[in-house]
Amino acid sequence: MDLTDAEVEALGSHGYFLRDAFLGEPQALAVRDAALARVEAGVLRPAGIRRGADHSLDTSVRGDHIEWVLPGADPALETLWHHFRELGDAVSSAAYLGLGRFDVQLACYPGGGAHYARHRDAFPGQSNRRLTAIWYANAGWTPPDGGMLRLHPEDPGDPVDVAPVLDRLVVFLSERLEHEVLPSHATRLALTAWFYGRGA
Ligand SMILES: O=C(O)CCC(=O)C(=O)O
Ligand SMILES: [Fe+2]
Repeated sequence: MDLTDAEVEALGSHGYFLRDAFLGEPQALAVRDAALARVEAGVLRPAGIRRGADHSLDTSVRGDHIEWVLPGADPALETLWHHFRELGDAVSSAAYLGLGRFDVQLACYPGGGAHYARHRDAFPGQSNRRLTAIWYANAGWTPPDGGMLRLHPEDPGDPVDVAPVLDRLVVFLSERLEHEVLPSHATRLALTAWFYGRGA
């Protein structure tokens, strides 16, 4: 897998790029079915933050349910996992990021206004997450479904809203880009890879 010149340029100057048709439709639908099967099997857990003496779950910051995905979990999910690995290699060589291992997470926002407040995936100077790659699995998404990813690039200008449509990939520098998930009104599925620096 290679990055286009436009993707390398966008990552350097704006901190992100988008790529549609990352897997191609037949493969994308297979991954979507596999992800939905995990959700329907009831294996995802609420990702909200535990607070207070009783450790009750606060879903006001993030309302998704998650599962960490390992290669071998399922053939279709493994295909996506390999594409993420190739993406990490391509970004490393094209953008000199020196990426090493990565984790993959399946996240489902159940609708009902579930969202994720504005945040960064990593903080500058800490040797943790360097690159975030999110792949969306929402066949038939329409604007009333909500759940747009809102990016807040550092350069002045308006935020950028990304519709979480099937087979769309968004890639950004984890330390640089603040982002949020706007309220979701339908089941919203995403698989995210977080890449760490070498040696991390
Ligand atoms: O699913 C998305 O579009 C973004 C989710 C997110 O920001 C996160 O899990 O850190
Ligand atoms: Fe995030």
